[in-house]
Amino acid sequence: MRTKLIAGNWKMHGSKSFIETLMNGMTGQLNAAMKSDVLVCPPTIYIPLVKNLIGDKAIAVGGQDLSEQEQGAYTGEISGDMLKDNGCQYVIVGHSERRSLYCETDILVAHKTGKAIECGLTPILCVGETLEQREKGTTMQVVEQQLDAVIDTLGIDAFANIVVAYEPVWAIGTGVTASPDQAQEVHSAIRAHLRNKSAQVAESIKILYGGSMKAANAEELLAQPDIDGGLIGGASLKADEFIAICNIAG
Ligand SMILES: O=C[C@H](O)COP(=O)(O)O
Repeated sequence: MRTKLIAGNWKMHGSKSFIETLMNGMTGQLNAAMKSDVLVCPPTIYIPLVKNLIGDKAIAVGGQDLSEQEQGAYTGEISGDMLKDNGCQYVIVGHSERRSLYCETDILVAHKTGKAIECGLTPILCVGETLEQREKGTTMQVVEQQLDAVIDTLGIDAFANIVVAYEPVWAIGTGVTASPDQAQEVHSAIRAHLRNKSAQVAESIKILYGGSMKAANAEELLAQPDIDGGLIGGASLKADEFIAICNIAG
């Protein structure tokens, strides 16, 4: 039985006062008996503030990206060790915004994934197709290529320490969610692809869905057998919405 994970990716949003209000809203409504895992990924500079506001509540913290390098003259970069040192347990890698806006290649994403694991962080490896790729019928080809770069670089056993997030690019921030059937079809195919290499990995790995998930559509999506949680953007910036999704999952 895979525990569901609800992860909020705040992207480049927030300020100290906004985050104080958001976190107080979340911690105030968090149900201690909830069975799902809850994670927030703030902009890096606010991680210590968020850790402080979480106190002893069961909310994990993660980074939104990390460097593939360990340390050194890499202006502007943040290492996995730095995230770990500041209390992070997770880090998002290969988000489609990083892939498209910052030219991150499959191989770079694979190296970042490996670095995260080396640092004791759980990478949330994002994969997903554009609308054009879906319309051409190449969704699984694209997703498998993104997964294979990591499998070929790190080996299938690395996936014991990885969470996968399927995020169709056309559903991110658009208000257009993949239907539960569309999402389940890809999640099940991802699990089948991993099963070809390791049945154990396939059964235990969490595969999150991301793309316009909100309280109103979370129940149907999270009821799908291969959807093990959500990677949530816009709705994670509203305490009521985010906690409602956590409650549905838990
Ligand atoms: O990382 C989160 C995803 O990009 C989803 O964002 P969204 O919920 O705003 O569509």
